[in-house]
Amino acid sequence: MADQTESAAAMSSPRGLPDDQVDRTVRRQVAVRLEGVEVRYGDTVALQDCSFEVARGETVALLGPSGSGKSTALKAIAGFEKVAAGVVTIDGRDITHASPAKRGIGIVVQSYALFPHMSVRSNVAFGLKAHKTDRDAIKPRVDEVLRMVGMLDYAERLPRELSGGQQQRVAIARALATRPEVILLDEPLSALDAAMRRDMITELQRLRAELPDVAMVYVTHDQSEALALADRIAIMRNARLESIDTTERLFTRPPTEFTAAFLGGADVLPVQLVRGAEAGEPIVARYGSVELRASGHDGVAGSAHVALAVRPWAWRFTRTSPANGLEVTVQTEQWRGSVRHVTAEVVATGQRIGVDVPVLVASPLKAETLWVEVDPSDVMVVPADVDEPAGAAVVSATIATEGGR
Ligand SMILES: Nc1ncnc2c1ncn2[C@@H]1O[C@H](COP(=O)(O)OP(=O)(O)OP(=O)(O)O)[C@@H](O)[C@H]1O
Repeated sequence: MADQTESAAAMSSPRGLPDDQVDRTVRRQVAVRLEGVEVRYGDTVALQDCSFEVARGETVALLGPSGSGKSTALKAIAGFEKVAAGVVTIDGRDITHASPAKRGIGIVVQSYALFPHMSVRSNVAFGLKAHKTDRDAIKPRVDEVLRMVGMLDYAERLPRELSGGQQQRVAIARALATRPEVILLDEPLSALDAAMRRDMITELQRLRAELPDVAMVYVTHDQSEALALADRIAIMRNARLESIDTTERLFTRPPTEFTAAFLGGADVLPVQLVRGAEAGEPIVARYGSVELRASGHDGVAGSAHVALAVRPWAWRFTRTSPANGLEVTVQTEQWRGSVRHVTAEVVATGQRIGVDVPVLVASPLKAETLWVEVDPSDVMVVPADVDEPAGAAVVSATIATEGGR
């Protein structure tokens, strides 16, 4: 797992400060902290030894397959599930066992959960009234948050008179009304159609810029939402936090096989290292009877136990034997809009890999045997998974991300 302290610091430390001041700055900016949190449902451990931080102004996306514990982590922060072990703090206050109402958190869920018989205005005002906000302060605050989400003109409508995207905007306004320090979003876009989801991602990006002090935790199984909205991504797997880092680092240098497979849909090739990293030279690894070169590595290449990970867009079909590539037989083809996704079986090993072919490029014929080529800089080197054979990790992640590729 990546060093969380380091990544939080990398994200938020002002440049040029002496170390002790940087430390203080980072500590002050942490809004939410989970330390060794465990949640159980009867005998099921739904969240195990989960530790991460979210700084003020930061969005952390919890991304992972169905049942991996994302919503449970959110519920532990919100106070909707009992924490069996570990500590949850908000701004340094231990709120592990505090009631949800005392946590200063705004929550947005997939189903909007608006009161159907109340106008948009009354829905947004509800939390303010419950907090006994001064009557004169309610209308201006409701107007302010409705304006923030572009819904002020709809204030007198009922929820059923709005589209799904508009209802979700109202739900977000309602979550913002009480000026929470922390906003939790649980699959907020999954009930919307694809076009509305794209619009809402843009809206959420705009809104994020208007809330510089709010910490956000965003649960999704859709990697494109996580990549677009998060500063850091936490990958969840089997009730555990698999890896956490800045969005870019996690994508370009995945620290585990599972992360490489889940984020960006890489195929993971189990290999034996033939030659480790030498100044400026790619590593050489044996995959079945083939040698592959890889220079997309970062620190792990010194270890003998590595795997190679290649994303579908990095392969190119070729009819001549390439300098760095594999002989494959074409199995299936699926049109995915901007690319045709071809599944091909590697002749040397029998492993199936995914190859994206741009739509304007002719794709190979089914059952045809030819080669795929890859630039060594597009081959990532990851530590080999000790818990699960490489193939199994890839298969489970491939199934989970099928819609996201
Ligand atoms: N109320 C419950 N009672 C019993 N088991 C539960 C309950 N809620 C969740 N679980 C189990 O806990 C585990 C984690 O569930 P969780 O909802 O956190 O997963 P998730 O990653 O959010 O999944 P999804 O993407 O499908 O929403 C799963 O095995 C799930 O079946």
